[in-house]
Amino acid sequence: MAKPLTDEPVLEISGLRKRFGALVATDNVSLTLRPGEIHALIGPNGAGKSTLIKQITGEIRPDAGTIRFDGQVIDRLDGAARARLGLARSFQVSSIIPDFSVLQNVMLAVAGADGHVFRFFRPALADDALTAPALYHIAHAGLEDRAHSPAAELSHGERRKLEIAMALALRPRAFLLDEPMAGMGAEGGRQLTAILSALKSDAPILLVEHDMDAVFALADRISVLVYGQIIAQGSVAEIRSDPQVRASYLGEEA
Ligand SMILES: Nc1ncnc2c1ncn2[C@@H]1O[C@H](COP(=O)(O)OP(=O)(O)OP(=O)(O)O)[C@@H](O)[C@H]1O
Repeated sequence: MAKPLTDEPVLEISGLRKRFGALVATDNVSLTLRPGEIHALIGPNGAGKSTLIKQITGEIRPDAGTIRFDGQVIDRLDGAARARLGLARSFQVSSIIPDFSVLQNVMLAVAGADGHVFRFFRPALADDALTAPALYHIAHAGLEDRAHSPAAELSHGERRKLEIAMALALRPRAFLLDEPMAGMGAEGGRQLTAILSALKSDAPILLVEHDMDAVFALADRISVLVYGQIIAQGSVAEIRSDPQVRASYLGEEA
């Protein structure tokens, strides 16, 4: 994959604020996601990570602040419009059809991304033009040996790879990944770590993750969220040695 020509952020969040009654769940949060990077968002339970992601996807409307995506202010766009611009929230793909093979599922994702409107699946599945890109995405996600298996037969880790292949079919400009390591087990986690570190050259990743081994292995930058506020931002080494982060979140494990 070509090196990005510019370091302009793909995603830029400034002064985002969200209140639930008396609780300030997102308190003046600013961060950027640059081409080619994995930016991890970490913090204790209830820190506001999911609320922040939902404001980026358009599920929750912020009380204040601005979100720019690819240089465009997207504050007024709904979730579907943001997804069409290439903001992909993966690992929540609910559209996997269990009886269809891995290949057929990814072909449908390719067809959808190309704006095909089809009332029946059969014509789309007979389209050879969808097979090549689908197989490319499947290989990219490390699932080529299961291309012809029904999705229902996949293990948890393989299903996650299918989700990656389907997300890739949408040709995203940025990935928002919410706890991709959850339930993966040690070997699955290692495989997914390798896949994500390759995926970031396709599109940068904003990664919410509790698994600190994965975060430290993957992140180019880390933001630490506590009580809705970013208390530290920096490289893995900077975050690991930050006294305030150690005290409030990492403890002595890091
Ligand atoms: N719809 C809502 N209404 C009221 N309070 C909410 C709502 N959604 C989230 N909260 C509160 O906002 C705070 C932040 O929650 P959020 O789920 O964003 O945290 P999180 O960092 O994602 O936590 P976890 O790591 O456990 O997923 C919590 O105190 C939560 O109870």
